[in-house]
Amino acid sequence: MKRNSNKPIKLTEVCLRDGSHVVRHQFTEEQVRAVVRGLEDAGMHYIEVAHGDGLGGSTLQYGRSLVDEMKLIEAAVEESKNSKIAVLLIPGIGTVHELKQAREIGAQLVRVATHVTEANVSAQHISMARELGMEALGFLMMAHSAPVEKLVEQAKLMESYGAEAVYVTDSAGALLPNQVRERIKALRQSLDIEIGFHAHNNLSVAVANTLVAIEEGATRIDGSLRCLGAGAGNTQTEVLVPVLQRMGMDVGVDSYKLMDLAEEVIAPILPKAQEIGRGSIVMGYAGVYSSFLLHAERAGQRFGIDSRDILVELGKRKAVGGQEDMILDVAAELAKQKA
Ligand SMILES: CC[C@H](O)CC(=O)C(=O)O
Ligand SMILES: [Mn+2]
Repeated sequence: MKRNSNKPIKLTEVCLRDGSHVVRHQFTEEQVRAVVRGLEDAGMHYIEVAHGDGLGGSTLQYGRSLVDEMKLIEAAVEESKNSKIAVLLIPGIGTVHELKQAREIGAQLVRVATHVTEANVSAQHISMARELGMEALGFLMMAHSAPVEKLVEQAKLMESYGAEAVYVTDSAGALLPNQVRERIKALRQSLDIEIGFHAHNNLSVAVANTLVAIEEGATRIDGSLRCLGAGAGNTQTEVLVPVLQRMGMDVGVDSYKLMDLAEEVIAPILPKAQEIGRGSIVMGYAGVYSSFLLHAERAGQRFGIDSRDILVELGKRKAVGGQEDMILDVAAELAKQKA
């Protein structure tokens, strides 16, 4: 595989953050400890731990966490030696207050996430993270929904604020391989910092898209064991690692240990096996935030509406993260129309 970056691939396991959506933010401390122990043993580079919507996400709107995320982060830090603990922060949901708290208890990296057209709201958090001595990376969500030039412009803003990498975040699992290629290529040509890629497997192309991203020079790569992430989950970590090995790229993570962890520890945590169900397919097709799936299913049941219709309408309205309340509005409107 040709790669146009000299930096090594760094993997971030996101099941303890993106997977929080799947378990409705009910991770226990024991589950977090067991997963982190296994990841540490396998040699995972970074492990992201937080509420699914990032620091400060435990609210009525996004779903209350069973256990305070700071307690979970602290537990993760205690269980890790070489793996670094990362957090996610969406400005407005999380604040610099939570960022400082996470840093004090040992988080070493933060991904500051904004909608793909709103990088400007990340300036304060990125520079604060750098001041706190953390790695600070930008995370441009819903990257399918903006033209490539816009994505580049917004990534450059994050670079100017001090971000050490910027992610193309395919929140809806809507990007196709050629669209990933053009985005990563354009960023590589315009930025001096590393490029990352975060996929969702809603259209079953997460591994393929990740390979394209790596081929174009992305070096920060996300995955979730057993696809424990919102929607149909992310790039499946224990699949990606052996695929890369077969391509001659050893990322220094033990694939057998990942497989064992997925099978023995993650599978029992899943409320049901992760699969590409009708809701996920429609999210990828309509370009809807993966974390909206469970909210839309609940709203569909409550209002007697097919949740796919809700998702398609949300896609048309270009709903963005943080607009979970719109899901109920749309369901109520569709129910009225139906009546
Ligand atoms: C709601 C935050 C979201 O889950 C962040 C993320 O992982 C994504 O946009 O894909
Ligand atoms: Mn995600």
